[in-house]
This record gives sequence, C-alpha cells and structure tokens, in this order.
Amino acid sequence: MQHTDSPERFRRQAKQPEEAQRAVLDHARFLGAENVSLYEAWGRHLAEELIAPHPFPAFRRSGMDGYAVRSADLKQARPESPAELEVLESLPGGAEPKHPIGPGQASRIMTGGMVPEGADAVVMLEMTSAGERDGMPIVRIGKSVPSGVNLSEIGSEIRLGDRLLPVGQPIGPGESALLASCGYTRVAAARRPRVAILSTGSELLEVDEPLAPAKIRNSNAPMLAALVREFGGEPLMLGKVPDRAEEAEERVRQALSGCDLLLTSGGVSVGDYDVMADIVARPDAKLLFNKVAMRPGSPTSAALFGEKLILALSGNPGACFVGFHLFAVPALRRMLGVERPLHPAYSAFLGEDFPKVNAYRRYVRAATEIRDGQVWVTPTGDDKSSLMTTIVGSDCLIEIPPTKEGLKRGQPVKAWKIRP
Ligand SMILES: Nc1nc2c(c(=O)[nH]1)N[C@H]1C(S)=C(S)[C@@H](COP(=O)(O)OP(=O)(O)OC[C@H]3O[C@@H](n4cnc5c(N)ncnc54)[C@H](O)[C@@H]3O)O[C@H]1N2
Ligand code: MOO
Ligand SMILES: [Mg+2]
Repeated sequence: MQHTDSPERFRRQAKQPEEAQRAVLDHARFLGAENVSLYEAWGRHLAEELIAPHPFPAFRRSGMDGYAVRSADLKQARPESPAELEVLESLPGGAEPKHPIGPGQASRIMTGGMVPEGADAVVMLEMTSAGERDGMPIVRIGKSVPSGVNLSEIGSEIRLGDRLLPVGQPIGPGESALLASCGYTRVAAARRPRVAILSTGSELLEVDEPLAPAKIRNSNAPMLAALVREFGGEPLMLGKVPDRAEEAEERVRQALSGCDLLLTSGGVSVGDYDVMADIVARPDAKLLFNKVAMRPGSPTSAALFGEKLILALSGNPGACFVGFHLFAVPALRRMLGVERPLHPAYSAFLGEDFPKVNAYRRYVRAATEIRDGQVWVTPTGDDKSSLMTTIVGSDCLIEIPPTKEGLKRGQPVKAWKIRP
C-alpha cells in the first residue's frame, strides 16, 4: 500500500479565487507571434495592431442602381415637370468613369460603381425613366434629391490610418472581411499555447476500453482538449498515468519540456494516492496555491517548475471544468495577448431557488436565457463536483457568495460568461 503522507497536504492555506487567478496571471506570458494566412486566421488572436493602409471605400461608391447626378440639376424637378438629363455612359461595378458629370448631365450607374467627378448623388432607378432626345439617351427624373444621397464618400467606413483591430482581437467573420478589404493576405497571430493534458488515476480506462469493475473511462482528457481548443490553445494529449508517485512525477517532469502549460486532472486532494498534491509541493517547485476558497474545485493547485506553469485540476469532472475556466482561461488569454484575461461577468436573475448552504463561494454551471427582455440564469442541474451531465448546456457560471440561507428565485446574481 502506498502512503504519500506529507503533512503539508493537510495544512493548506486557502486563497481567494481572485488571489489565485492573480498568482496564475503573474506567471503567464505572451508567447509571441507567427505569420498565418487570412484563411487560417479564424479563431486566432491578432498579435499586432492593424492600421488601415488606405481609406475604405477608396472611391466614391454608389449605393444603388440608378443615375449619378448633380443634385443642383434636380432642384426644380417635379413629377409633372421632370428634369431631363443627358446620359453620358453606363458604369457597372469595377468600371472607372470616363466622363465627369457637367450641368444637365448624368451617367447610369450600378450598385458598387464608382461615382464620376461632378456628381454628388445617385437617384435610384425606380425614380427615373429613360428616353431619347435627338437620338441621344436621356433620363427623366421627377423629384429633387439631397446632395450625398445613395453615395458613400471615400473613407466613410474606414479612414486612412484608422486602427482597424487591436492586439489580442480574436479573428472572426467581421475581422476576416476587414482584413481582406485592407489587403492583408497574412497576419501576425499569437502563437497557440501548447497545452499538455495529463490525466492521473489508476481507475482510468481509455475511451475505447470496455467497462471493468471500479473503473471509469477518462472523460476529463477529451473535455479539457475541447476547452483548450475553445480558448485558442493546442492540446497535446499525454494520456493517463496511474496514481503511483514516482511514475506520475516522471511523467509530469517529462511533460513540461514540450508545452507552454501543463494541465493535470485528479490527485490533488488529501487521499493516500493523490499524487499531484505531493508533486506540486516538491522542493524544486514553487507552489502557487493548493487550496482555493471555492466550490467546486477547492483542492485545485498550481505550481511552477522553473518557468513552466502546472495547473493541477481536480479529478471530479465538474470541478475540473470550473478550475479550467477560473485558472486556465486567464493563463491562455494572457499567452494569447488578450487584453482582458478574465471571463466577462454580467448580472442576471436567478432562475430557480438555490437552497444549498455554502461556506465557500460557489461557481454553479448554468444556462442563460432572455425572458421578456431580462437576463435569467438557471443552474443546469445539481452542481455537485462529481457530475459532468450538468456541464452540458452550461454557458455561464453563477457566482454564489457564501450564504447560510441559500438564494431565492428571482434574486439578482452575478454570472460569468464562459462560452466565447
Ligand atoms: N478527505 C477529503 N476528501 C476529499 C476532499 C477533502 O477535502 N478531504 N476534497 C474533495 C473534493 S472537494 C474534491 S474536488 C475531490 C478532489 O479529488 P482529486 O482531485 O484528488 O481527484 P481524484 O481523487 O483523483 O478523483 C476524484 C474523482 O474524480 C474522478 N476522476 C479522476 N480523473 C478523472 C478523469 N480523467 N475522468 C473522469 N473522472 C475522473 C475519480 O474517479 C474520482 O471519482 O476530492 C474530494 N475528497
Ligand atoms: O471542491 Mo470539490 O470540487 O467540491 O468537490
Ligand atoms: Mg483524490
């Protein structure tokens, strides 16, 4: 029988979650940039501030199919006495006008077309009727229009030198369109953090193994891999290690060389076989914390081996999930250069009674809903640390302060948004 009796494990000093987050953030650094193509940039984080190299639109652009006109020519136009304008040319998208518009003149133009010099408005086709005068094309317009109508000026969307996107901005659909419009075929994106995932537990089976007595399949590893991907990292799957102290320590030390962050799950509590509790307390490690004043996940631990950060998450799936959101997400965001590393919080109404009495602050897996224009958050089920079914469908963590009475439905609460 193995006993990992080290008295330190039982004398733990709980840190408040914020304090523990600060300790993690103090040891997470921006990882630098790599050049990626526009089509590979989705979900990546910008590593440089991008400045508009030209105004957009770069030419005066028509917003309608119709006629480019001088609004002054239409001042007196009425349905019964329409203005008659000579039509100089037809301007499809992509065509550079050959003729400036003089008094009494117009050019037919399509949406997105370049408005010729002299014109200051575009009249939509439906307000016009085409005709001929002396064999030459004309257009009749029976209504005046204000200057500037249906015309986008140069730089009306983006001015030359505008800050297009800040460092740390995740590249999504809108950002992709912006980059393309400004000619960025490649951008500097933050290097993806390589996050090693090691599961401890002699009870663990591979996913494709049949169940056996007292064994469970390793569910934390795929959950953590999904979370790492969701928050911009690259998971490195290191499999599982049994709860044997020496073997586990060797695997942990090996894992550190090839990653930017090591996540372990399991073995952080006070049990005889809780190997991670001892590893993070090794003399050559710097223990950041081994207890957090929160539920689930109170034994969540963190340590540095040299410069490398280990987050030793609880084995209980619910606690592992919450520990990831509270501590791994800020570390990853810092590594990616994101300005605000913590999840954003909002206030909402509690969707059902929460009768549980808490000595510690709780982070309850919950779903957000808009009802009659108000934000409500409802626990996805029992928030027991051992449950994973309540992770499904959760998009926030309700923060429940220590309470002796529990909370009532409809009470305002704080919720952390956990889906990017
Ligand atoms: N005497 C005490 N016992 C416990 C305490 C305590 O303070 N005193 N704390 C409890 C709390 S709170 C938590 S949380 C858990 C922490 O457990 P560990 O992190 O030590 O994790 P394990 O003991 O290895 O396993 C716990 C539980 O999780 C399952 N598990 C582990 N790994 C996986 C995995 N990869 N996939 C799915 N499930 C996993 C494991 O089978 C256990 O059921 O300790 C309490 N105990
Ligand atoms: O703090 Mo542990 O995660 O409840 O069960
Ligand atoms: Mg344990």
